[in-house]
Amino acid sequence: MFPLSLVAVPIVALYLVYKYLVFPIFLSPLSKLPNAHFSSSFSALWILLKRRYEEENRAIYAAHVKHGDIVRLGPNEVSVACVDEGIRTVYSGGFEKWNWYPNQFENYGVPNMFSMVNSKPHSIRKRMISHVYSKSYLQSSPEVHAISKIIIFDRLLPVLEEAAANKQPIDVLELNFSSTMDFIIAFIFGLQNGTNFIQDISAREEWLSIYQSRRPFRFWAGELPGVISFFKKLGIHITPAWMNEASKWLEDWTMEKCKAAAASLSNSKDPSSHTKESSDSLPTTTTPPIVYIQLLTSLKSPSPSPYPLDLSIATELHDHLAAGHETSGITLTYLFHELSLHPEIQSQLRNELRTQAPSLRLDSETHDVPAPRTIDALPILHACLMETLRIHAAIPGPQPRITPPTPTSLAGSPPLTGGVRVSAQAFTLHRNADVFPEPEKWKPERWLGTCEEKKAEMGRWFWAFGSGGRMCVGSHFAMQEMKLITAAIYTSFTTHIVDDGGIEHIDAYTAGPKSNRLLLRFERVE
Ligand code: HEM
Repeated sequence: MFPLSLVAVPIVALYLVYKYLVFPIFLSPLSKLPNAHFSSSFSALWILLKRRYEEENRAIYAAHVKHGDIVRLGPNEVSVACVDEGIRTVYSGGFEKWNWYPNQFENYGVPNMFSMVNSKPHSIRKRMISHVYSKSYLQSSPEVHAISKIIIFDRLLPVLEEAAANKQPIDVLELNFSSTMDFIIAFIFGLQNGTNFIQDISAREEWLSIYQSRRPFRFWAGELPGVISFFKKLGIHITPAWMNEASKWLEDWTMEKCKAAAASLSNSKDPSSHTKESSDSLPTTTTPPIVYIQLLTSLKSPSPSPYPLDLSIATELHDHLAAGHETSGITLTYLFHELSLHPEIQSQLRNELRTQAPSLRLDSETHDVPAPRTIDALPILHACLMETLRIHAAIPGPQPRITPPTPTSLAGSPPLTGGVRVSAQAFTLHRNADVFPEPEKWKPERWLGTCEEKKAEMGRWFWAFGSGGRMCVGSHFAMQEMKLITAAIYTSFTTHIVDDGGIEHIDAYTAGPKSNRLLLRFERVE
């Protein structure tokens, strides 16, 4: 008799050769696409190494420059860099998220809007929240108005005034993280339960250092969670134990904020009437916890959820404050850097800002901020911010999705079967020289006085906040706070670079400066 293994071994070997070499290299629909690297058709090693060593955005960009709108990054992965049959199909066509999101962005072991893979629970959650983050809500909110006045006039401007008087340089990255954190936390949990990172230096340094300490290890959780578990079983820890402790510390911190918001509500007689009545009689130091109330009310209504209510609320809000402070803080930092490099644009901006009423000047008697609608309509401020979001996108990296079961063509490809990892990245879209001539240059004027057709084309390619159903829920919040902070600063100060060593972006999904700081000097302008 023939031993079974003599038959089985060659069959298994042949099957493996077919599955891992013949099919991906010659037969898969992806085999018709250009490879970013010669090994991409049979191995994911090249793209994994680019990710691990933070070279991914530039490597994908280079591949698109060489090969066109679609490239193969690995045996089961492609990247697209176009609008039609590109971001429009993938992101507005409801492709679901790749597992990379839950692997990295769940908190307390509970999904949130950002980490949810499937579109159905995601859209239910988004409907619960998006109202309070809409432009119309934010522009007319008395609570946001109260928060804005206090953060700008009682905290930020006094800190800058003192630094200017003492000729003390400021690390604006840390300061911007603080301002954006104070804004988003006050909006979510109420001003009285918020942070005052702008003035409380030790509190902010503790929080930011714990939050940022986890970044170097995110690759493993995002891309290779199975490898972490495998080595863990052997007693080897790829991610250090303190990383879990850091995450736990941050989660406990957010849970305390949730409890404080809940306590504020039980101290006020009726949370909903408290929100409505607050417009004229709002005490200057307390505001209702807007996002907390919205989520609590929506999640309480009968909908079966496998997760406890307190954790469902906390995971969501933890994500908002993380996403909210980091991206906006990075954007403001690059905006201030560019303005410091371009004093002539700074002075044009200042002339525009000084038309505002009530005035944002330091010596303003009213200590009031202009209506968000009027700040929003300032063309130079808008152009400077859009151009910063374009060339210094805070999230320049790939946003991975998965192709649906129905075969779909992308960028002229043969129909791709379900289960392929596909992504686009702002880094590449924003460097299309046909749409943004001289793409590496910061040129706010490209957003000014351009014909409507050209503006619409730039708008189609502008992807700082993503697009489609999973587009950033906080984009209007971010634009409103960033415009206000910039307007308040450049009305009264001019900025000069003291040390911008390492200002070039980290090459990652979220991309701040390599040096993790930017030192500027503030000079008061009368
Ligand atoms: C300059 C500031 C900001 C930038 C550049 C930015 C960028 C983005 C991008 C590109 C996405 C899509 C990411 C992906 O699918 O991989 C996103 C999603 C998201 N952002 Fe922002 N963001 C900013 C500010 C904020 C703020 C202030 C919040 C606060 C609530 C926020 C909360 C979120 C959430 C919750 C999502 C997930 C939305 C969903 O899945 O439906 N972001 N953001």
